[in-house]
Amino acid sequence: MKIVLLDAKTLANNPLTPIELLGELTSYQITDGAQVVTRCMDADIIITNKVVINAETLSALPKLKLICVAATGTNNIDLVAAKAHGVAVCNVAGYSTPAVVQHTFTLLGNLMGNMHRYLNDSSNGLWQKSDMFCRLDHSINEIAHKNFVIIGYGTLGQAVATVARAFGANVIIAERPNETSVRAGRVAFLDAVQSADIISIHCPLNEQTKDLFDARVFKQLKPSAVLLNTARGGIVNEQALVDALKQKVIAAAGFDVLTVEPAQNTNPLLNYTGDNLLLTPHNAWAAQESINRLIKCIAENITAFHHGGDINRIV
Ligand SMILES: NC(=O)C1=CN([C@@H]2O[C@H](COP(=O)(O)OP(=O)(O)OC[C@H]3O[C@@H](n4cnc5c(N)ncnc54)[C@H](O)[C@@H]3O)[C@@H](O)[C@H]2O)C=CC1
Ligand SMILES: O=C(O)C(=O)CO
Repeated sequence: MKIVLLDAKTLANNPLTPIELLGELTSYQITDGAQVVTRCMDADIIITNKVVINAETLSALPKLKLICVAATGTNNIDLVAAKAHGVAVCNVAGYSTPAVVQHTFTLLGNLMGNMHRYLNDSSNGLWQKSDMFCRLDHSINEIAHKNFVIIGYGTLGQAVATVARAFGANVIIAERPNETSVRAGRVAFLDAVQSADIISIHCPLNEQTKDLFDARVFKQLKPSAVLLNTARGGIVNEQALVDALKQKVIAAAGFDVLTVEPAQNTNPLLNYTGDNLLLTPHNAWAAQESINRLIKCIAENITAFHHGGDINRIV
């Protein structure tokens, strides 16, 4: 079995032993789109975290049998083309749940407590200038009793909901947008976001979720709303978010993802200078424990596929 790993650097150069044991592994640190076909010409299996595999690439790789995505999100793969070419696709479900939940609440806790502003103030010597024991320059709000809306109630959405409930929040699960019927236990998308104090996005990026949060939706939100996106760039329109943050249409946002990654100098969120946005470089998943589980699970996916099984099969 010839296996090509296209972006080993995204696994933080951890040992790949479980995968190496499965076949002939060729591992590249980073691969750009133009190199994929040459590098994968003889591959039975491609492992990719974020390298894009599009229809054109798939038509140039007749030997390919499996794309094993080294991530949960599969939006870098043309799934329709993969199916048409008879190429199986699997992802790794649930490997990063504790880390993403932790990251989500780290962003949220910072924003609700204005922690980032207080940390700056402490570093800039403001505490020494106080005439009382503490500083109360920025508002501090609790997560408890807030309407906490989940968009995408899968593995991560459910895990975030559990922790939100533990904080005492009132968890509301949003129905998919444009659904005419609302499932039991869910609230219609617009009603949910209108009532939200906190919104946390955990759905995949696809045709239905692209620009799900645009200027029209931002207008429906409370001015006190906090928006978290640890899912995918592109679900929130970045210019609309910047406008909403600037004009105080919403209070704050915590984001781990951008529409184009790595970040580009022209990205509206990078160029936004207000301090009501916290931005991390798509590393919510990247706890060492997640990476260990990820490598192990990639090996399990490949083994299952090789034996005719279908763990984590998307296509
Ligand atoms: N920032 C990071 O480091 C990470 C980001 N992710 C992102 O988080 C996403 C979710 O991960 P999981 O919860 O593990 O996946 P999952 O597949 O368990 O859950 C996704 C949920 O979204 C729902 N969904 C699908 N289309 C929807 C729509 N149009 N509107 C609302 N909901 C919709 C699905 O029904 C499912 O319940 C991934 O697709 C990935 O893009 C995942 C891991 C790490
Ligand atoms: O697993 C995912 O989907 C991530 O975004 C991390 O690579």
